[in-house]
Amino acid sequence: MNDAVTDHNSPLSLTIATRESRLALWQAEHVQSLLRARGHAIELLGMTTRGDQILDRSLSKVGGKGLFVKELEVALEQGRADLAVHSLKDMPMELPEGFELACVMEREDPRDAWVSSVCADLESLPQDAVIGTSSLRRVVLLRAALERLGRDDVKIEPLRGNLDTRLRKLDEGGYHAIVLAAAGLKRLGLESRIRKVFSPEEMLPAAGQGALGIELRQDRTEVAAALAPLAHRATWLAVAAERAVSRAMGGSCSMPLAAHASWQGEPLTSPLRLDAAWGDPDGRIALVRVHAVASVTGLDAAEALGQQVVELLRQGGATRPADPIAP
Ligand SMILES: NCc1[nH]cc(CCC(=O)O)c1CC(=O)O
Repeated sequence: MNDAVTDHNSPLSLTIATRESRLALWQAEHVQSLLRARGHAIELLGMTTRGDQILDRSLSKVGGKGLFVKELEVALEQGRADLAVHSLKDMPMELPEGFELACVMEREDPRDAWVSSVCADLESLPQDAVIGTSSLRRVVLLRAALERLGRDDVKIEPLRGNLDTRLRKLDEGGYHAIVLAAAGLKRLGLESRIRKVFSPEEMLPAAGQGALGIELRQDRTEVAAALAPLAHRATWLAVAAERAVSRAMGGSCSMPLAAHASWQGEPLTSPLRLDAAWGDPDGRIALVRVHAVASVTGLDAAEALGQQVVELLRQGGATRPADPIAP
């Protein structure tokens, strides 16, 4: 890095590292076209990550979110790529030394969607039905909803793979219904597969769901400057509050944790409401669900709201994975 003043308007030649699933490529191409429209020359570098290769085991058992980003970070480290586009939901809370989350873009629909050709919603599932999902968050929230309905006959079975794989497994008849992020389906033009979107009251989304994050090496200030126009402040503050909850709770794929922030009116000027839900992975405590509302005008206030919600979760009995559970 030299100390010369960077000309923020000068066109850059940049390479985006991306996973090769259809959704990851859509997201990388989306960023590519936005940057191209601003005069930059943008290439894509597609790569397969460990998370893409391991399809037979639940992600929570094999190492969590980092699995989808490590190879991309190595490409950034080695200078083979300049930026990596991620679903924010899949990004670890703590990035390795030298990397930063440089840009959060406007969020797509953050909600979860019910996909099924046999039944319109949870309420109309046939006896002994099978729902597919491998997300511990979705499992815990679905179990709570099924319990409310008195449906102890319904089974929840693991379902992994990228969006197309999961839809194919549904179509092959392995499940009566599956639950997926609405954002991914909409981005891939598969909105017609959505039978119903869950309200956050029914199925609270994961931290960052529906938002895209761009990761860079911290020393690439000229790249950060080129990305600045793509950032969406209302989304950034909302997901900062959500991610503060995940960070404090040690959030990973191995913990059923939901955190969802929504502006109560006009984004940025209205209060921000942050909801969180924590499920005991061992089923020893019932679901803990809390929320708080605050005026949030900057990152510090967003994180403070996150902290407030963490306190409420702890008061309700939520613990970090490493914390011993009181007898
Ligand atoms: N865990 C995989 C993943 N990561 C991001 C999305 C969807 C898009 C998004 O949330 O931005 C999905 C699929 C899903 O959860 O159904």
